[in-house]
Amino acid sequence: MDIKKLQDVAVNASKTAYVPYSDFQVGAALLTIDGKIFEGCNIENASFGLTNCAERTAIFKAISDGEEKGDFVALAVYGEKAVKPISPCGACRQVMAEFFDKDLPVYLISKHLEVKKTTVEELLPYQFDELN
Ligand SMILES: O=c1ccn([C@H]2C[C@H](O)[C@@H](CO)O2)c(=O)[nH]1
Ligand SMILES: [Zn+2]
Repeated sequence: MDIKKLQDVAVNASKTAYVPYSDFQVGAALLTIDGKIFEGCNIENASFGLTNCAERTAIFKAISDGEEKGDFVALAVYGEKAVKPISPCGACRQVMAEFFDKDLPVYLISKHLEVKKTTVEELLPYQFDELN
């Protein structure tokens, strides 16, 4: 899969973000081994801590739809107002670590479509995992 396609889906996914507090739209596109793409946007809340980021929305939609740990091959995240490639929060890094292989490519994308390619392992080194 072309990263450009995944980027386009992430940009499009940001458009449904619910962001009355930050006005910072984020979109995520999660590619599975079968070629399906799950989209996610950030969904904020008056109680700020309840906000769900775009990355977790996409991951939870995929798991809820029957995808399993290890079924994922790439993630793209786009920040509509991100001056530099967007950087996932700690909660999202931990959720990525739960479901993604350590070397899964994560493409972080700025508003100007600057792309930084990283991995789950780079985003969350020395991760907590009680199963291992
Ligand atoms: O990687 C990120 C970083 C931030 N946000 C959201 C959380 C909040 O709604 C807004 C501002 O932080 O952007 C995401 O969805 N993903
Ligand atoms: Zn997050």
